[in-house]
Amino acid sequence: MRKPPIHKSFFNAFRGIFLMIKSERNFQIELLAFFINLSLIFYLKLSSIDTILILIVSFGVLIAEIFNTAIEKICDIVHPEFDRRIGFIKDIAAGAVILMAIVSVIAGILVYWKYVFN
Ligand SMILES: Nc1ncnc2c1ncn2[C@@H]1O[C@H](COP(=O)(O)OP(=O)(O)OP(=O)(O)O)[C@@H](O)[C@H]1O
Repeated sequence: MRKPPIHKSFFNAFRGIFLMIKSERNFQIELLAFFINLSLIFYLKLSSIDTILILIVSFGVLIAEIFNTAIEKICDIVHPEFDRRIGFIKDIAAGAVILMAIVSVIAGILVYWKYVFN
């Protein structure tokens, strides 16, 4: 298959993000959390290192959600019927999102604590 031009590849990738925003409720909530973090970065005037930390964990949750959704969609296409193995795959993919969310909450508490209580 012929490779699409670079601008088309970018367009497809951004369309993917738009599709996530349009159709995935969890992604919408995580995006809201991302924008709240973005506001706090400016409002609390976070240092560069703290800003990078918050951005990495916030994007980490969004990226994990995208992969989780991709795995769910593949499962639904390849094997739409109920199957314990599909349940296992979907559960561990969801587990990755939860782990990333836990890390981001811990990082958020540790970073914001300094600015709010000092
Ligand atoms: N085909 C299947 N066979 C067995 N169990 C399934 C199947 N489809 C879904 N499940 C179970 O239901 C759960 C939810 O799956 P679903 O595809 O509805 O994802 P979702 O509700 O979008 O979840 P998430 O909140 O992780 O995005 C899975 O984690 C799995 O335990």
